[in-house]
Amino acid sequence: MYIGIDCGTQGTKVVVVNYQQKKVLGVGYAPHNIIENSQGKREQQPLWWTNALIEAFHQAIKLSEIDPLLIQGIGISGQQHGLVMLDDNDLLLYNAKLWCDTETSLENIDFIKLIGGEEKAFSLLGILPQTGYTASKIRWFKKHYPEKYRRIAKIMLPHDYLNYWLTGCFNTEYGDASGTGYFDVINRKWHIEVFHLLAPELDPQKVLPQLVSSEQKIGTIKPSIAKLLGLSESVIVSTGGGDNMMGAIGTGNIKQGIVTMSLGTSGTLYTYTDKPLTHLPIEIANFCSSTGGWLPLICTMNMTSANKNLMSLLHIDVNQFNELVQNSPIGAEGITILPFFNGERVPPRPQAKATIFGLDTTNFTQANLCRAMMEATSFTLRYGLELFHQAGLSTEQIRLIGGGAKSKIWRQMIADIMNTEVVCLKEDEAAALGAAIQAMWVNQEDSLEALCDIFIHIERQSIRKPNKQNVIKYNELYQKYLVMLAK
Ligand SMILES: Nc1ncnc2c1ncn2[C@@H]1O[C@H](COP(=O)(O)OP(=O)(O)O)[C@@H](O)[C@H]1O
Ligand SMILES: O=C(CO)[C@@H](O)[C@H](O)COP(=O)(O)O
Repeated sequence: MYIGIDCGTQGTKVVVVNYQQKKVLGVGYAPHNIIENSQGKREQQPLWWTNALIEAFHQAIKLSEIDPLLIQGIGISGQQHGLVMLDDNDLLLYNAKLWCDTETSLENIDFIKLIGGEEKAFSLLGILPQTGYTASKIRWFKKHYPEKYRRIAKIMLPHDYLNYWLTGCFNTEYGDASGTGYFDVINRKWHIEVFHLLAPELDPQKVLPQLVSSEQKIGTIKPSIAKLLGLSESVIVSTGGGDNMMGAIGTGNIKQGIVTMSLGTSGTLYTYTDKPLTHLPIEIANFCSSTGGWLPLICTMNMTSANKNLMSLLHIDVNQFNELVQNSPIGAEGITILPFFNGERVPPRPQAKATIFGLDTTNFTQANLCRAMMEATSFTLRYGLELFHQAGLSTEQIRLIGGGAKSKIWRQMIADIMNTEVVCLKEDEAAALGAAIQAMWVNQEDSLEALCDIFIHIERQSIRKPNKQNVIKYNELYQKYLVMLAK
């Protein structure tokens, strides 16, 4: 029996997987709060993650009707890039600053200058650090909390923190390390010189976690945590990884030719490659995969989070939102939205705000606003898809995951806007499943390929093919969106 945990932005999901029966037995979920302001601050308290983990874990165990003592291994998937800092006594120095925090956009510009400009950064790291990556958060912390900054003893990503909480082991894994901004994605190692430029007062040998590859375990669970969760003290913990890297495993995106799109708080699009691609458009992040290769990825910051803003304004839930979208025609009777509520990463507009175009007295309806918002977030992903095509990456079928993939109307919209067949998988929680598969990979004899074949299956009923008429309409609307984007 194995546990996969995904600490996403809006909540933590836990899946219980039965290795013998080759199936998921139960899923638990607990939401997270978020601290935000209009200057781009997006933070969480790591205590919320551990509390949500405990709650979702107990839910999943209860639903699965299993004895937790049967659990052999745990894998953790976590939202990428977030900065967690501990002092010498393992006390948190500040909240976790998240991947979607844009308050550090000026620090990112300074950081790029410090390492010699965009081209130099790309040549050193194999990737261009963006606002939202960990590096600019460290610089921001130094500026705003200089005394606490000097007390930093450990720098962690969200999944590293949860691993540390579970095991006391201070490790990270190549895929998630790729999103820090001080990791060389080509040679899979910390870029010590870049880290020195970023944080000359800190010793990278001490403050950065030790790198471990994905097929290794990092340790066994601490006795205190075993007691808290009712687990045996022999439970092993795998390295875990970034949620997109674990999503890649959980969608079988471990060989070339498979494409995953996630409609989570962020929107992401990624595909596995055997070799690091050179000459990528800079918006494509050439992250390492957690399977020995690379995972070129684009990430948009305003996906279900943008829909959620509108839902709370209109006091409606997600079902009512989908119904309203259904009640508005393609193009929302002339309304176009740029959904950049908190800046954007792709296209790179970290300081942008959202805009609504084309309102008049007849089209100003709840239904049109909802459709325009869903179309807008999807157009941002289309922008990313075009970058993939520019880079020569083919996207013949999209494996759609994340909370938004549960919406039938959104699945069809994605098929139409991307002009690509869309499929969902039998198991909804791809990142948590990917983390559980990683834990099995570490602890069982099977290869990763064999485990993916066993646990990952396409849900035939979910297949959506592009509708030709809609594709034509959306192509025109997308051109209009690009014009608005250029304004
Ligand atoms: N049927 C649905 N239609 C549209 N959005 C949905 C649906 N179900 C869930 N969502 C949205 O998915 C989001 C959560 O997705 P998830 O992938 O769990 O995010 P994260 O991992 O970033 O926390 C929520 O904002 C929720 O509103
Ligand atoms: O920043 C990125 C990828 O670079 C995001 O994809 C985060 O990893 C957050 O993921 P979700 O909470 O949306 O799953």
